[in-house]
Amino acid sequence: MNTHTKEWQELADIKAELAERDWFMGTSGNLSIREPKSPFFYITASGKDKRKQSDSDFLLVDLKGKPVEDTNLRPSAETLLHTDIYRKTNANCVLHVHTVENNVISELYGDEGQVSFRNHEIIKATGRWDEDSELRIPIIYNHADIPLLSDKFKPHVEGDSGAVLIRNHGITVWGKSGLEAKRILEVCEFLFQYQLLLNQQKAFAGSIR
Ligand SMILES: CSCCC(=O)C(=O)COP(=O)(O)O
Ligand SMILES: [Zn+2]
Repeated sequence: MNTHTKEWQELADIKAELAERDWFMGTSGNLSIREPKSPFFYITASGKDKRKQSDSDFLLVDLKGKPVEDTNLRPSAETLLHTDIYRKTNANCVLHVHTVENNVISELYGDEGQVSFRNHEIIKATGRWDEDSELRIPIIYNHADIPLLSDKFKPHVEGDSGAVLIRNHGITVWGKSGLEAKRILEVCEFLFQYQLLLNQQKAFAGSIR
């Protein structure tokens, strides 16, 4: 392996961890991290099997999503959503994964435009420490046209950390550090699994009454 920056290596480590969870089915998913003291960020190359590790996993792009170095690699097809976040916030890492659970939740609650969680200890891991804290995740329509998707996504990018579900597509989360982004992603996926199991148990209990 070549020598890479600290951020490149951090993103590679996050990618390996998410791959271990099997969160990159069918080449889906994209990840990025800001290169400090520069207007650039590293992002996954498009269309690759993100479970595999190589020196050409990431390329450096500017805040318009254009490569800043000579490369044959294409930035993620969803780079625009990453640039939306880096332009609007001080976030330093963006993670996007497709899981069965985030897809089913987005479909179940898509008509409501959001899914909310309350009274879960794990919400504290997102920095919400009050007893009645709520974690609200907006759900947007999965426009195939990425500039249009970006237009619908942008209004939900409000702080330096957050999460948005794209209906029957996946989740995009961001945080001030790789650690924070990963924590938010794990909390969301935990809550999605919880909600689906709870709904299932309630339906089963209802059916045997
Ligand atoms: C293969 S899933 C369709 C594209 C997608 O949603 C995704 O997350 C991966 O696209 P990329 O260009 O980043 O590989
Ligand atoms: Zn995607």
